[in-house]
Amino acid sequence: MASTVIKGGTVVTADLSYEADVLVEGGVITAIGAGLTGDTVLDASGCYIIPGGIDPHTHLEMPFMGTYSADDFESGTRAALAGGTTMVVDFVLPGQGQGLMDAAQMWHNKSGRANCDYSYHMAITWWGEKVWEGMEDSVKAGITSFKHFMAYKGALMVNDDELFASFRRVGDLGGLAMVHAENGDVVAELTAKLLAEGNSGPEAHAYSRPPQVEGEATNRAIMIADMAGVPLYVVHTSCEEAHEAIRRARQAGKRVWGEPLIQHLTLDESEYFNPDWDHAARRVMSPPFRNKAHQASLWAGLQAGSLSCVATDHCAFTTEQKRFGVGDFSKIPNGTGGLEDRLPMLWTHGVNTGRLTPNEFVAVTSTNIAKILNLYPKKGAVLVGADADLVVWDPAKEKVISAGSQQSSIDYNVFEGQAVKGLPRFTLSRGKVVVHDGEMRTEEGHGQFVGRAPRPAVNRALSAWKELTAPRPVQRSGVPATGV
Ligand SMILES: NC(=O)NCCC(=O)O
Ligand SMILES: [Zn+2]
Ligand SMILES: [Zn+2]
Repeated sequence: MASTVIKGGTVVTADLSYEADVLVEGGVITAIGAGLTGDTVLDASGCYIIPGGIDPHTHLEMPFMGTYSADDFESGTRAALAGGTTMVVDFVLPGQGQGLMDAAQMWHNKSGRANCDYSYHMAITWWGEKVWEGMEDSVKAGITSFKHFMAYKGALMVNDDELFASFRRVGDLGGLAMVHAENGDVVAELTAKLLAEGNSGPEAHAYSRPPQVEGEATNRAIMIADMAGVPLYVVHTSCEEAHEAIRRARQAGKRVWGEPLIQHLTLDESEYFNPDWDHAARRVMSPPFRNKAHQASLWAGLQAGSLSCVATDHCAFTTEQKRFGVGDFSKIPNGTGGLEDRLPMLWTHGVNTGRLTPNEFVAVTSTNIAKILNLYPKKGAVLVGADADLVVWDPAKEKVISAGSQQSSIDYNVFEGQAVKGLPRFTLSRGKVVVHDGEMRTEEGHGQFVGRAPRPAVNRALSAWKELTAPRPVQRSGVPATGV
């Protein structure tokens, strides 16, 4: 069996940094230590050997707002690998009335072209017996996390009664509940008001989704999850109000995790005031970019541990697609790219500024989510037996981000012109060298679906507590328990 050895680097994991060679055979790590040899040698001198990034939030070829996101599983995962991300977790999105496993099959049909490994979350986009039943099949098929949209009224949004019923079902199945937390009713009202007042440009998208709609929904989701006894993962946490709700819940012992995006950490609301309509519309996403105070809150959350994982919500639309919303901001397809840029941007603005240590960088880009999604230590680890999804990270390598040289299929990049320092020298996907010093060597279809087992320990802990604290009737002598 052909072997590859990564020599002369420093292994950096979520909790340790040490000098060692790493031997890879048959797609997995088979030895870590000094003086290792192999058929192919990758020179890691001056570099860190880190677990490949895991992006827990992508929408590849997603049907949304009358179109499909432009990056599919081929271009999206190629972009991921170029930037040191070796696994993506995409959202299966059942149509209204569609069975969950039918939708999962549609995603399997698309993802066969992936260049790196991938997994799925299941979205609960409508509610009924068929969905309730399908959730168990989903868990059996390795899709154990369930996303709920509290926004996108009239399309993907679910109401509180559905949220509560679904959360209880997720809890019983040992799964993880997830939410897009924005108050969809308020957003719909504000949108109509803004349009009626002549606010039709992309900046009005941000006006229609102030931090309060996210803070309120985040707190509501946390409380509903607590009543349902289910662990909760809040996607794209963008503001202090939402972060505050998560921070408070965690301090109170609730099993809640928050996920800021690299876009919200590094880009701000001034983008929407750009006089160029295309510039502003290309940055329309939900939640929108916020001001610098919110950004400071998100960085502090990563440092303090109240926020756990940095994702992209990669949902890329071309300029032509964005122009569906000329004259009506509510028709601009929501979403931005970022898969190729997440790690370099986070390293540049996080590690190079002293906000994060290299170990914290590994934790928030890979290891934390691997643990939350029960992928660890197959993914998110540099350990013997782990998949050889590895990045030889060169902290001295520099570039200026440009759409002209990106892997994504869209015609712009929201980080255009940003200078980054810290890039992959080599990226390995299950042992295959897919990025070799700037040269792409990806193989369409190399990626494999990674099914995930439920993580019942956390759910059991929550249900044990629920059982202990459940309402019980008070026994009174001479008074029957039920009426006559
Ligand atoms: N975030 C966004 O604007 N688009 C993708 C869909 C979602 O995650 O809400
Ligand atoms: Zn969302
Ligand atoms: Zn999303």
